[in-house]
Amino acid sequence: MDLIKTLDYRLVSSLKHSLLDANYGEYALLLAVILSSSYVYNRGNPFEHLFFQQPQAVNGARSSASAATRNIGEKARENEAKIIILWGSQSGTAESLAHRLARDAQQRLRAATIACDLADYDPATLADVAESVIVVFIVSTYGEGDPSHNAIELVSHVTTLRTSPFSHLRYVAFGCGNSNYRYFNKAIDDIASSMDRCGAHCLVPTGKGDEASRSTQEDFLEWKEGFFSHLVSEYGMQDHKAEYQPTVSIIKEELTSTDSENMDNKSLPRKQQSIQIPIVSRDIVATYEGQDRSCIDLKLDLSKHSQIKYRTGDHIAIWPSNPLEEVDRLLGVLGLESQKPDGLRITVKDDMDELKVPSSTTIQALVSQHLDICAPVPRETVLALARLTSSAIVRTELESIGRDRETYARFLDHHHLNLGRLLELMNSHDPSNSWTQLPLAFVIDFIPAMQPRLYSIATSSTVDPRRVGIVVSVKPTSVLMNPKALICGVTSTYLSTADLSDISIETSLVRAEIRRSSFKLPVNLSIPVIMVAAGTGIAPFRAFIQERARLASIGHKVGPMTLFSGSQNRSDSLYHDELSALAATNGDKTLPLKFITAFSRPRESDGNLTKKTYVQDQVRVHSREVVDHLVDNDGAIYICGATTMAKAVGDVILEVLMQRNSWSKEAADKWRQNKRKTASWHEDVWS
Ligand SMILES: Cc1cc2nc3c(=O)[nH]c(=O)nc-3n(C[C@H](O)[C@H](O)[C@H](O)COP(=O)(O)O)c2cc1C
Repeated sequence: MDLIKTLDYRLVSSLKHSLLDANYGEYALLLAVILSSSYVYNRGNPFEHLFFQQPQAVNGARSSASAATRNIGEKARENEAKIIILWGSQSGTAESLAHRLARDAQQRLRAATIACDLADYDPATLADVAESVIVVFIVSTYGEGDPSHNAIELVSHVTTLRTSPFSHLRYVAFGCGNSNYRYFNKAIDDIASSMDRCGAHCLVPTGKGDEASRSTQEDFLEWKEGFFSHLVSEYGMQDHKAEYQPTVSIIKEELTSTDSENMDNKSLPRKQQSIQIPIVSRDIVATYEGQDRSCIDLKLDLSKHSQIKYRTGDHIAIWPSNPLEEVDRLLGVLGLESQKPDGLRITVKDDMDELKVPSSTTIQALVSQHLDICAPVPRETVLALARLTSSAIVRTELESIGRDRETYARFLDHHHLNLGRLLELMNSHDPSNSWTQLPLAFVIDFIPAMQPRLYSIATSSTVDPRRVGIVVSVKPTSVLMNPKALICGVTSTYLSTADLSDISIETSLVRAEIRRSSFKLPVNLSIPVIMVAAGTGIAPFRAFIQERARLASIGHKVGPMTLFSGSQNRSDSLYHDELSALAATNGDKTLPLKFITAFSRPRESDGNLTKKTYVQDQVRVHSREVVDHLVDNDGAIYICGATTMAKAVGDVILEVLMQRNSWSKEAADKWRQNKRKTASWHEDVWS
């Protein structure tokens, strides 16, 4: 390694001279990179904890945590923390809010604060936290009101406590959720009510972020300010209007070629460890007439990673790269374009927090792969930029759009703004303005880390153990009041445009990780299976059918399978020919598969199915058979697709059952709950 140049890298000292009015740092976040795919939590599986093991817990790889304590109280003592934030997060929202709160509490209130991943601690040790420490919970909700995977142990511990071990504790709580789901923010409610029941004292009302109204950032901001005001008024803390202080140090270093090949993987944060795999095929499997939309089928090759195995029903997490256009835009406006290949060594300034990007990387890789530079800019970032700019015109403009929640929401109705676009837009107000003095540390501090997107695997591990198939919907959305301005999904754009020409070169490899799921076929092959899908929700069912078809072909007796598949019409009915062909073999009874389609926008050419039909309508038409399988033959049902569809399908089944068995609504609900408990009712849904 060549000489290491320690740069001021546009650190605060230079800022003091060039940037006016720098205040305390605030931390930007994503408006949710949403894993629209797959979450299923079913308590029936005794190996649940293994399926959901976090990367750091696998193979004893608890890395930093292995030497560290798992006692929450001890961790607080070790760090002399005044505030301890415990976060439970699956797709990064609650996690980044926790880090942001920790840094704000440190910088604004000068209160020693640590943010802790709940997976790293034993929940029973919560009672060991000293009286002087304030406990903060930031936890997201999934599935049927369940907590994120890393908070399951905590929730199960506090909700079952029958004593009052927390009477000495003061706490606050904020939940991340989505009001389109039946159990809105239930996990945080469960935690808060259990803390209250166990004697803890709640300092401010529990905050709830609602992704349905895209207001999580604002909800958090409001809650955080309330919490800080309480600490100021009741605990005598001072809210320092500090200038922006970077939380990371950046050293520029020259790289050897070997360094540049390996550095990202070696120095990735422990929770982002992944493998690099090639895409070996990409096919368009559905098109939509008159719409700028398609679905693509991709095959990823695991053959170079013999240690990596997947099981039918698992998910694959894929980390995208940002579109080149956006990378160039941001680097251009920051004046860093010519320094793209430069190597960087990045470290956190205090040991209390974890680095969210690789410790060794290049400017290009940092911006294209490790930061979600396409995420919309939260209002807090707008206001932080207003304090950093030296242009009075730009400052006034930023302050005006970020004035309050409503004004900024109205502004966003007309613009899709990521950081690069916002900075460019501001330059258009004052062409003499320049952002080249904005520290790179600010970009790391204020842009959320890139989060992977989860896809259900559409191939069977029995049939294709070294190939992972996925189906990706490429569907741009548009800005509310500006329909011509399209917003493209980062991962779908990346996967639909990734260069497949030479799979031996690094740039055509995809960063991925297999994630265990409990969306699994019953172990007993003869159990009847009902599958209901809409759109790309068909992915895991294709894998299920492939699996049972293979087992049937080698002589196993498999139970009846009924697949309901919803699409707009025949042309976007995914894997239609393949599934029809498999269903046609029903004649020889080897694979008793029924394939039933529902077209919501049928065309003349779709034969006699010209009436607008949804999957729930088809479930109703075939309800006798569905209910017979589920009730009389102890069958299992799997629903995959939109929340609204899953709810409608559930309602139809319960309604039919109530009529058939003369059950009350309560009895039908209880039956469904029991089905869930015994792993016979699975939902894998997104809003
Ligand atoms: C598959 C899935 C299921 C979800 N289920 C719920 C739910 O039952 N209740 C709720 O309030 N929010 C639900 N959400 C919304 C998440 O809680 C929300 O996206 C949150 O911001 C995620 O936080 P995280 O990124 O920290 O995990 C669900 C989201 C997904 C993708």
